[in-house]
Amino acid sequence: MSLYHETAAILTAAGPNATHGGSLKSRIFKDKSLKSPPAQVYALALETSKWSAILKEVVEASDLLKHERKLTPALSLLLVHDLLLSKSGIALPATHGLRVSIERHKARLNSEFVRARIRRKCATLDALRTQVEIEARGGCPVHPRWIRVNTLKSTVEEQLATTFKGWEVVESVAEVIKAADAFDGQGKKGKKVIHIDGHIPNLIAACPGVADFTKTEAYKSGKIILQDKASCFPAYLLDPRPERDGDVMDTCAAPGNKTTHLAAIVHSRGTTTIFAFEKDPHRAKTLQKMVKTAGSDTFTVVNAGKDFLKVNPSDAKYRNVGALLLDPSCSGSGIVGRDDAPTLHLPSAPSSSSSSSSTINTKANPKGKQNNNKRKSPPTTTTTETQEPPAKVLIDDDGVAIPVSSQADLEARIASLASFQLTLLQHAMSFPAAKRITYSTCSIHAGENENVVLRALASDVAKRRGWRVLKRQEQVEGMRRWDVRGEAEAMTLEEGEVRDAVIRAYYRDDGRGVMGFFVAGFVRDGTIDDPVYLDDGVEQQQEGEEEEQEDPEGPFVRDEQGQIVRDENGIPTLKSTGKKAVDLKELEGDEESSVEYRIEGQEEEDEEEPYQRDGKGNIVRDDEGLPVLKEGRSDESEEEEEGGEDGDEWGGFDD
Ligand SMILES: C[S@@+](CC[C@H](N)C(=O)[O-])C[C@H]1O[C@@H](n2cnc3c(N)ncnc32)[C@H](O)[C@@H]1O
Repeated sequence: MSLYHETAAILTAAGPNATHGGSLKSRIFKDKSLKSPPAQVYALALETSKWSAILKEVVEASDLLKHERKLTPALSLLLVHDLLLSKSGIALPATHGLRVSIERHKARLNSEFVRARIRRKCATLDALRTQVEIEARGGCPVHPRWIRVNTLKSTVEEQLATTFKGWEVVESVAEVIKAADAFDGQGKKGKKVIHIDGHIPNLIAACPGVADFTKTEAYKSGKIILQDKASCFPAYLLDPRPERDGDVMDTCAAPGNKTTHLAAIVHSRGTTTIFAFEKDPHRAKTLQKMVKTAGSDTFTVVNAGKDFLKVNPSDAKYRNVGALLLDPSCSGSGIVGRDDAPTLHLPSAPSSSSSSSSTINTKANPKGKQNNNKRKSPPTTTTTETQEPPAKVLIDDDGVAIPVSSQADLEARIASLASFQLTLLQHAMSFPAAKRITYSTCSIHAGENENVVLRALASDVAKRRGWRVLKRQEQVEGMRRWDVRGEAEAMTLEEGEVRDAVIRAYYRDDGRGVMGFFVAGFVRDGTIDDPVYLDDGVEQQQEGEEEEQEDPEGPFVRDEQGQIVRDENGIPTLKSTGKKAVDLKELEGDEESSVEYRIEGQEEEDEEEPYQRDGKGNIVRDDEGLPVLKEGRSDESEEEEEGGEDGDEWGGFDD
């Protein structure tokens, strides 16, 4: 099968993967039966789809399908696209039947193409290209290519001199976005411009579509990582500092963008261990690979296939975990770039009436807007004016497709995700040494974001352990300056501080160039409910805890009237032991401030009680009024013997 037949089959969903969902890109790259290079199939399918509204006019006006009965509508679009718009023309031998069937109509096709351009009021082909690009996005903003320089292996300076050699550095993300729609006069789209981000350190925004960074040495060796700006917020906001926070945990880690970002941050600040958990064994392999490529495998422990919820916070291994990053599975409603192909407009076949020409929905979200979880069916469904609209599906960020047939379905799905997210967050809050947590999603729904934060703050574990939101003024500098904050509708006026503390990002035409995202930070002072753990992970009472649990009525047994019960010598009985206590201060008359006592029957320490006492407990004194030592010596001799500076103390003892 030729490139054109295979691409036509994919576009019209007649290929072997017709029943599989997912984006156009993933359907092509997962199709193992393809003979042509997937990248070539994808580029042809995508570009032809973008141009299909114009190409359809050209094919119909030139009566191509009437004259060439063997051509299908999809094949005609693909071949005419390459004839008119590809620099190298149709990628078939000159004598190939398909190529011949198109090229014999070259003059007519060219003149119809010029007419179509003029109808669109475009003076040049480049102007038409720009118009097509904008239309193909369906009003969607351009998304820059965000590149994080991995400081474990490189620096921004080094990347400017190598990967971005010859690129112009511009002042704003908006300029990078603007450059994306520019053409160079030879059909090449975009300009080599970059911007060094002002919020996240070591982050670069590059004009999309100009270069394939995955082919660069820097990408392959882990010097650069392709990561959206908003996805860099959690590790940056967590701001882990080994000296203050000890070890770090990434609880839901694959593919590892945030784990490796954490690694780069902590490495520059000291020595620490990063514990990364990933429940899905397959995704965990990607995580392991990414951690190794990024050069953080020496201090990152990847727990592959391990469920974070099953991790025992009391495990001694985690006794020093002071900072946790929680980026759980979510609805993925903020993700951009999945709906990667515009609608395909097919020319009408000669036998069909002009009103029944079909369009093929090649993407899940035809408007190309942020996934509002009201996605249309996977892009395998052909829609025509006479067909029923397809059922909706919600594809979460783990790639799971969930049918959503009503608003109630959507709400139920969000509620179930939110309950799972809240459980994870509360589990993170229970780690003994934890003092900082970030919680993030790539969802735009308040149910998974602000609401989870408010519910977590109201939970028992948060109250018991003193967790609160990390206020805006306490946040790391770049996040403090980020001015898109929590959704007002999701919070009451009293929750205003939380609203200003949480961070949002939207996929919008606002010059920021980010995906839909949410992140919140939590902190606690760590003075309450901090158990101490033995090496085997068994919880132990903290030193001094017993004294803290003071009995408001004091340590002595009291009678019904509340009076301390004493024996004939005035000695009270201890509640804790049931034995008599001799309280030295009490014997001196200060009944209620009794703190120093000895227990009857216990060995008395001579150093504390060196003097002889009479039957009533009074100190025995000699003629000069000096207390008599138990050995029958006077206090003076003790002073001499000790020869210590403290002798005055003894000398000053006055009963
Ligand atoms: C949103 S993705 C994480 C993306 C990742 N933080 C990054 O930036 O590259 C969520 C991940 O959490 C994993 N996951 C979900 N529940 C989990 C659990 N209970 N324990 C560990 N991993 C979990 C999913 O398999 C998925 O790979």
